[in-house]
Amino acid sequence: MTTAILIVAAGRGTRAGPGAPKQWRPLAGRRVIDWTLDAFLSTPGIGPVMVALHAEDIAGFVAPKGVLTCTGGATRAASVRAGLEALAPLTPDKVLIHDVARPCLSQSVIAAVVAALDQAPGAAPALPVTDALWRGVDGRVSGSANREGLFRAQTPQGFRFDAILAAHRSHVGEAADDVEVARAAGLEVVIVPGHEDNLKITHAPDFARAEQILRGTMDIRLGNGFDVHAFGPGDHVMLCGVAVPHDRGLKGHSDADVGMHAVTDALYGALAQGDIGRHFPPSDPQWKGAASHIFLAHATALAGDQGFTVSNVDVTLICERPKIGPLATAMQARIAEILALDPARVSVKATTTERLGFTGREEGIAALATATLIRP
Ligand SMILES: Nc1ccn([C@@H]2O[C@H](COP(=O)(O)OP(=O)(O)OP(=O)(O)O)[C@@H](O)[C@H]2O)c(=O)n1
Ligand SMILES: C[C@](O)(CO)[C@H](O)COP(=O)(O)O
Repeated sequence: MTTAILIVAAGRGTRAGPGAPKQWRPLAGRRVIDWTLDAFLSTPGIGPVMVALHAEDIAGFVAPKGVLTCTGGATRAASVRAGLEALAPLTPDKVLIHDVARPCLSQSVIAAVVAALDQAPGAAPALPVTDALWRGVDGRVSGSANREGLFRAQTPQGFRFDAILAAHRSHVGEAADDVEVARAAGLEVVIVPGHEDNLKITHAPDFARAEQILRGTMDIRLGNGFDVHAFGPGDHVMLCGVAVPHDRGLKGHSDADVGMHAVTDALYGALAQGDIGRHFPPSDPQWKGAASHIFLAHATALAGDQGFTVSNVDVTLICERPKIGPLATAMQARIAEILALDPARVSVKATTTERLGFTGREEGIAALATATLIRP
């Protein structure tokens, strides 16, 4: 059974005021779309993930691994239709259709929709209306309405795939959401509990509310790492994944990449998962001479398994020689590649100890690193 995700993100966010469309705007340190995607990418057993984007946005969007894109349409319904048609060749069994503008989606709402799809061809989250309802004309109350049986609809709205594709193909006219399209085609839709936090960013003040929700619930971890390797014979040193020509090498059980080890330990530290030695014991001969990217890739995968993404890393190499500056950009790129991170979130810098201490006497190289991990 495959459950596809369709995120509609082709709107222009006109009600949110001037600036970029809301999905591209910053929210709690990332873009709105990143939070929305993460809600699904951290859900086990979900995929493929399709994002319907405005034609102008497609070229500039770097899709995370496993995320597909298609061109949306002029209305929300047209974007949904385009996304469903793009997913059709993948023949998913079910699909969850979600607004990119709802970035505070919780795992419990997703789970409730998925579970309800076992009972009905459609399921969607909603909250009962609890305020009194009025009609108003010219700023004055002109009447009231009975709120009994009224709900505020949210997304993701889930459906058996073939049924909602057929419903959209045959739908004529406007529709506020996919439940309306489904019901017009005669599909039964079950209501599951929505959540107040699952708001849709619509107007400018909604950004502040969403930011407050995300900052209140997210788990932010900071880790540090420190490592030292002594110089020995050799003609190069490995530093942050780059072979740097030098008149000596670094001694170690692995390739002695002191910078990569510090970054790796910072990740393990943020996860409270010990250090490299715990996961790759020096007593184990299989790690002799090992390339250190194996260690960093392991720590990164461990973070991913626990639902964390790396937000940034910062590493300082401490040595008199070799000179790091000319190669810092290559080191930054290599670390970013292993972490699958934007290089702008990786910092590699160096310092000397003014000829003091063991690094000053050129007996070895030290490195220290910090890493921030975020779990929405
Ligand atoms: N042609 C459109 C219009 C809307 N959407 C998506 O549908 C969702 C709900 O729409 P809305 O909140 O109205 O977003 P916008 O259309 O971007 O906002 P506005 O109406 O203020 O312009 C959003 O995720 C939006 O990106 C879409 O994919 N394609
Ligand atoms: C789909 C939706 O989010 C359910 O509440 C809503 O209908 C979208 O409305 P909009 O007018 O396109 O913002």
